[in-house]
Amino acid sequence: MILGLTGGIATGKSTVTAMLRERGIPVIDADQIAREVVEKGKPAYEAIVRHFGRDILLADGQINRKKLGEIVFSDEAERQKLNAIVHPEVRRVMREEAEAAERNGADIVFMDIPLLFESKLQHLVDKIVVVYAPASVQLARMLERDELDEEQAHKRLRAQWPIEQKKQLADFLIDNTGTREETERQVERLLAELKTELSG
Ligand SMILES: CC(C)(COP(=O)(O)OP(=O)(O)OC[C@H]1O[C@@H](n2cnc3c(N)ncnc32)[C@H](O)[C@@H]1O)[C@@H](O)C(=O)NCCC(=O)NCCS
Ligand SMILES: Nc1ncnc2c1ncn2[C@@H]1O[C@H](COP(=O)(O)OP(=O)(O)OP(=O)(O)O)[C@@H](O)[C@H]1O
Repeated sequence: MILGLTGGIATGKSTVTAMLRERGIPVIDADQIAREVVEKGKPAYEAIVRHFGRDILLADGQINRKKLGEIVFSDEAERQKLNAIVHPEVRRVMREEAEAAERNGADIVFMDIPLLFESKLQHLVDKIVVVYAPASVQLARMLERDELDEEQAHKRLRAQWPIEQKKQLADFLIDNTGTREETERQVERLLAELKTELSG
């Protein structure tokens, strides 16, 4: 069974991913793959440099993510352009990794895909788990974690579907508004339910 793990920016997908991995469940991470496919020399890297120019590079030639983020989260057309370069590569690698995990005998595989709904990737997964925290909490956790000011954080929020809309579309909801322990208990409940479903 392939489960899509999604949510909004800073709602806690990585936190839940860590809890799943601690329990031996494989999680394929779209953000991580999106970083790998734009490493210097990869086809997506070349396409990004062709479109955005060498100004978005660091001295060592790697992509300056902060600078590219500034551009794409301030300009919807540029964000779409970046998505069109990066997303097909991400989808290809995710499918390969899911097949490999299943070949290795995993009966449950999670795919952590922040933009699952926005990119219409529902067909890649059997069920959807939404990690939820209200927008006010998203904003607070973003400000605390990232070097962003309030305006930049709002821009990132606006580049995604509202979390309340994603919440409505979940097969399973993990509410990460409370403590990590409360979230952990929900993760355990979810895994127990999935195992019952698989054995039934
Ligand atoms: C714009 C970039 C360079 C900013 O890099 P940065 O290191 O600051 O952020 P990071 O990659 O860790 O992403 C953090 C979060 O931002 C959100 N986000 C990232 N890209 C996008 C996007 N294109 N549209 C909307 N939200 C996005 C996601 O919630 C993601 O979890 C980078 O996010 C990127 O290359 N994005 C395009 C690929 C993409 O869509 N990735 C997300 C899902 S595959
Ligand atoms: N239950 C919680 N209580 C307090 N802080 C939390 C909780 N869950 C996560 N955090 C913190 O909030 C921030 C966002 O969490 P996390 O990185 O897991 O979110 P994410 O959805 O993976 O984010 P992104 O979409 O940006 O990758 C992190 O700094 C994390 O340590």
